[in-house]
Amino acid sequence: MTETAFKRIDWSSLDAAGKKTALARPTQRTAGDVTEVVRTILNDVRERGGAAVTEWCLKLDKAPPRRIAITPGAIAEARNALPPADTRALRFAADNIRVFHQATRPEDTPYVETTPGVRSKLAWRPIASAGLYIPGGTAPLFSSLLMLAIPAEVAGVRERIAVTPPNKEGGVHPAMILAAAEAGLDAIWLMGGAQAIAALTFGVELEDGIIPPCDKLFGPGNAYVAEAKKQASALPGGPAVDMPAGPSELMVIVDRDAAPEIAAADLLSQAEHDADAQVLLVSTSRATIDYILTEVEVQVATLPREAIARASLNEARAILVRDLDAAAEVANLYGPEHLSIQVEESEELVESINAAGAVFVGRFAAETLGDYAAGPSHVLPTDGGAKTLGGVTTASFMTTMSVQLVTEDGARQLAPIAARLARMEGLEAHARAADLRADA
Ligand SMILES: NC(=O)c1ccc[n+]([C@@H]2O[C@H](COP(=O)([O-])OP(=O)(O)OC[C@H]3O[C@@H](n4cnc5c(N)ncnc54)[C@H](O)[C@@H]3O)[C@@H](O)[C@H]2O)c1
Ligand SMILES: N[C@H](CO)Cc1c[nH]c[nH+]1
Ligand SMILES: [Zn+2]
Repeated sequence: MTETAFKRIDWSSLDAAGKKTALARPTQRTAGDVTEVVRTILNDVRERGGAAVTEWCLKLDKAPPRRIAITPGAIAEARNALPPADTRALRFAADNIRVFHQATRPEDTPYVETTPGVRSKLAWRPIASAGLYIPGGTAPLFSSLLMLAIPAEVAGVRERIAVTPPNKEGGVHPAMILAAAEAGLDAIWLMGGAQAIAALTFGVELEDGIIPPCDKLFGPGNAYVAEAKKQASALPGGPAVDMPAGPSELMVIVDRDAAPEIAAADLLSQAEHDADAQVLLVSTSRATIDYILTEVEVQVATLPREAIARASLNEARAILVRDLDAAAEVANLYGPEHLSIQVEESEELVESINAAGAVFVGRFAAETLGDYAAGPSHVLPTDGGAKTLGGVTTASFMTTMSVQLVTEDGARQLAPIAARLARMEGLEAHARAADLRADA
């Protein structure tokens, strides 16, 4: 059997510390010190604005920032550049994403009467502006544009500003234009990396127009993008961010009946994203692990992005577990961005999972279907974020506010309680404001 780079782990032999070490994320292998590079870029853009953005774009991506207007002419040109089946597939995906997000858009709660005459509800409102980062360093991820801009549109966000790196020729893939059109955007900005995040954070004036500072930044990206979002959100008055959505992750849980070629294909589908991506195989059967790793070796050699996938596989794990309870323990400790369950009773196992960005149930639910067209957004937390955070939804583009209605009778009942509590806290002004309602 040919051996792959997967690190083999026998889960039952590990103590708590060993389990933690076994599930450690890879340290980012991207060149240079990511934190420092990003800090330098953010500081520079804060101080020098658009000129700094342009210089970093030229230095890192060999093209100045450019605004591409999504005009009827640009759409027609993009459509002509693609086979009709490509355009139809894009429309199919966009429709599914819109249907899912419309159906799951949160609605105001009903009023809840806690005391007679005191009624409250939660009302949902869209945020005013969203910066949308669409990855494009090694592949033009126009699917990420659909996965961000459509939920934002359904949520009712007024200003959506999409940025994506230029391709090698300094232009953009025609599908990016069509995706923008499907999502109803009027423009996309060609700029990527930390400099694009900085532009959305501080707001900048560029040759093609003005980018205003955005209230919240969304989107996946490589280590530089993820770090830039983190640093931007930590600035005083900085934007909110959706989540850490860095290099892709997939954990596949299989039993002895798994189809090796399917499990291997799924693992490689995420390994090919990035040298920093991480894939993990968890199984109750040593023989199945052997079959799948052999199959990974066969398939990886045929991939156009073999080098990236192989680099990622250096940090891959193959974990032998005693039973499916232990498999769930592994998943919940790791909190994968994607979890694929390919066991006899896959749906049953979902009940034991409480930390994963998206769960793909059964062998037909390929993670790739979710990446493109099932409906839910593929923008999901990585690096263990799934333990406390979900992926992008329409709610990510909205906020709630409570709305409180009080009748005169309601005030007569509740105001003495509030006044008493206020005086217990030593807050006399609060108490008097309540007293005035009680006596009205
Ligand atoms: N978690 C999710 O939901 C999700 C979804 C889709 C994609 N992804 C991940 O997004 C990532 C996309 O990465 P990508 O690289 O293809 O595109 P990207 O757009 O994220 O990054 C490209 C940019 O990185 C910057 N950059 C590259 N090298 C640099 C350096 N040495 N110094 C400073 N800046 C540098 C450049 O400015 C470039 O524009 C992958 O890791 C993929 O796995 C994650
Ligand atoms: N798997 C990625 C999320 O980690 C999303 C994606 C876009 N294109 C293909 N895949
Ligand atoms: Zn993917």
